[in-house]
Formats: sequence, C-alpha cells, structure tokens
Amino acid sequence: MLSIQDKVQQLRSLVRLLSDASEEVIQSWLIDDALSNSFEDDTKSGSIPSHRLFEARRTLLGAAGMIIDIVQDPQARLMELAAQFYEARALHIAVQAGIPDILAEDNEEDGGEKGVSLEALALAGRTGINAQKLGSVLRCLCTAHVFSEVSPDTFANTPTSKCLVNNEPLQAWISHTMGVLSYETSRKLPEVVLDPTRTHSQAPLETAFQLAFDTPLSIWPPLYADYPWAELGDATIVDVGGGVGGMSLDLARMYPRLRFLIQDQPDVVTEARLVWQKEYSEALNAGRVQLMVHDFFTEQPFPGAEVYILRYILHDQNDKNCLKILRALRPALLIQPETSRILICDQILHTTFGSTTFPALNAPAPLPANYGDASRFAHMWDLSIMGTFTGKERTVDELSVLAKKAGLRVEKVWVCRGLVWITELRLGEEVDEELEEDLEEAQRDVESDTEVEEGSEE
Ligand SMILES: C[S@@+](CC[C@H](N)C(=O)[O-])C[C@H]1O[C@@H](n2cnc3c(N)ncnc32)[C@H](O)[C@@H]1O
Repeated sequence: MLSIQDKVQQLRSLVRLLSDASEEVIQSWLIDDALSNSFEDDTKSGSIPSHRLFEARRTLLGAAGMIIDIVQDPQARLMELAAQFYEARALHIAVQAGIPDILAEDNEEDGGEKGVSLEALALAGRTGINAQKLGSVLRCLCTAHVFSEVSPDTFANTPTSKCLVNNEPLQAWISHTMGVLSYETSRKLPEVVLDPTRTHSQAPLETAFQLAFDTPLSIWPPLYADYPWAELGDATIVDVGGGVGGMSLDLARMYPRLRFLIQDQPDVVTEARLVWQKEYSEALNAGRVQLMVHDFFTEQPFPGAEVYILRYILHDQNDKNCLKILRALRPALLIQPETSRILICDQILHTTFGSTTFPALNAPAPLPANYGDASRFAHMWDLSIMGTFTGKERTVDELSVLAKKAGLRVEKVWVCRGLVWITELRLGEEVDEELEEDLEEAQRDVESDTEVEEGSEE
C-alpha cells in the first residue's frame, strides 16, 4: 500500500513525464507539418510515425494510464473495466450500421462540422435503428471520442471515426473479426479457463472458439519499414506457412530485387497461385516468386536461404508445436550460418515487469516496463488468440527459451512502429534432442509420481 507521500511523488513525476512526452508529440507534429508530411494522414491508422513520435506516444499513453489508476477510485475503475465490452459492442453496432460512412456522406459540403440528426440517421433507408437506442449507442462512443455530438441529438465524425470512412478492411475487422469471431469466442473463454479439465488442454481444436461456434474446425485468420529489407539485395526469402503470400506480395512490390519462395498446404498453394496470377503475374512468370507445398513441421526442403519468415505462425501454436517448427528450420541455417536467419513476425508480448533477457526493451521508470496502457491491445489480443487457437502471444524471454531449445538464439528484436514486431533468430548451439526428450520425460514422471503421492494422502 502506497503512503500518501509516495502517491504524491508518483503522481507528480508521472505528470512531468506526461508533460515532457506531450511536448515531444507537439514538436513531432510541428516538424511533420513544416515538412508538409500531411498532418491529417498522421492521425489515420496505418501511417508510420517517426521513431520520436512512436516513443513519445507510448510514454504518454503509459503515463496517462498510470495516472488514471492512481487517481480513480479502485471500485469505480474495476466496474468500468468489467463493463468495457459495452463500449466495444457499441463500436461493433455503429460500424455494422455504417454510421461513419453516413456521417461522411451527409456532410461532404461542410466538412462534417454540422453533423447529422439522430432522426435522419434512424430513417428506414439509413440505419432503421430506433432513434433513442441509436442515441445511446452513439453517446457511449462520443464519450470515448469516437464520434461527437455537435448539437443536441446531432452527430458528426471525429478524427478517430473518420479513419473508418470507406475503410472496408478496418470496418470488416471491427464488425466481423472482433464483433463476431472474437466477441463470441471471448464469451466462452471463462468456460475454458475456469474448467478443471479444459483449462489444461493444449489441443488446438479444444479452444473457446470451438465452443462458441459449436464446430470441431479451426480458423486461420504488416513490418515493411523497420527491418532493413533493402540491404538484403537479391536474397531469397522463404515465406514459411506464407498463406497466399500476402507479406511476400507487399515486399516483392517494394523491393524488386528480392526473390521469394512461398510454402503452405496444398489447397492454400493452389489459391496462392491464382492470387499471384491476378496480382503480380510478372513476378510469377519470371520465376522471382515460386510456390511450394511444404508441411512446416517437417525439415525445410530449401536450405541456405538468407531469410525464413514465420508471420502469424508461432502465435497460433502451443510451445511443443513451435519447437517442432523451429527445429525443422534449424538445419536450413547450417549452410550459410553467417547470413541465414529466421524472422518471427508476431506481436511481442511485454509484461509490466519487463524482459530479463532484453532489458533495453523495458520502458524507463516510473512507467510499467511494457508502457502500460500502450500495451493493452497486445494483451487483449493474447486472450483472443488463447480463445481461438490455444496459441499465445509470447514475450521475448519466452521466445528466447524456445529458440535455445531448438538450437537457435534471439539475435535482435526489431521494434517495429506498429502492433507486430520482428524477432530475428540465428543459429545457436546444437541441442541434444534425445537428451532433451529424456529430461522432459523424467520431469513428467516426477510430476505424475508427485500427483499420485498427493492423491494417496487425501
Ligand atoms: C495465420 S495464417 C498466416 C499466413 C501468412 N504467414 C500471413 O502472415 O498472412 C497461418 C498459415 O499457416 C498455414 N499452415 C497451417 N499448418 C501448416 C503446416 N503444417 N505446414 C505449412 N503451412 C501450414 C495455414 O494454411 C495458413 O496459411
């Protein structure tokens, strides 16, 4: 329990941090504006902030989150947290009803300042939603700055909701990926986490997703600026479990010298070929891009490449499967160990305690080591993954352990200015797999003996 003096000191130091970080943000805005690096664009999702702005923003968010925690009444804060899904539901509804687009359409000539009346929004040809209920939904979101009530019962877009206008991918992500898949999955999460049997299951098909959708099936649902791709010259990139090659397609367009080999399961490779024929047939016809069926749990058939990408692969898998995937890749690094690398592209989960292996990643005190509020989405996403795949987002310390067990090592964490970072692995010391398996088996024996003994005492 903090003494009043400690609280006073903490709050003062956080407010100073907030003020310094705000000044950094202002300076970045002014520099961007002077360089006419469209200020408007910087408020839109997807644009990459400067390193300075990225750092200042996460410091600001982390400090603001801590200030709220210190200042708010704990019971009120917990109640707010417990009910936060209503805000998310309001956003799902507003997007599903097409509110941002309607507000933009009706306000084209006056730049959106005047707003649209609730009555007009509720019309059958627009949303057809009861005006009073729509008002409650929109006011909930106004409170979170997503829309603004510019005069009584009249609403307009804000810079935040403008980001949704004509933005089909983001609208689909909010209304479908989050509003249906993740929301329904999250409803079943307590049933899995609190169930004495299900809580221990690592089976990919025994998650909250299967419960939520009453299905035995699984689902399979960017990083181009902050890794030195251009320095790779005409290197070959093997996109392991590359899907239809979305990441390779973007990189191939941006870096015309790079070559690609996309590997996936047979059906996906067939679909990938159609996608490439439509999107970038020249690369396919010139042999710059090749497609190949490969099961990533088996030894990599294309050794000696400079880069092996694993994007959104490991976070779908439990530790045992990750180890299999990494071990299957290790022999491919033996041919050119000084240049070959594995790039893991996933969110790096950062805890409030911080990393012990990569302390440079930790935020400076008094912020939580993960920049607190700046990391909230990563942790929510971790729960979403847990509910869907029995996979997990991992910390760099957890990835280091996996890498070591696979005879690899973490060379560097590339902090990309977005949600997904790149963890670069290089060849490490060979691990005696048999010895490792013996040790694991012995450990399992000890654990089961202990369970029996505990059981017999009861
Ligand atoms: C979440 S998707 C990621 C796709 C791609 N890396 C991306 O970032 O867009 C996972 C991919 O792994 C592929 N996959 C699943 N099991 C596989 C296996 N055993 N061998 C190869 N690919 C596999 C799936 O078909 C899917 O394309």
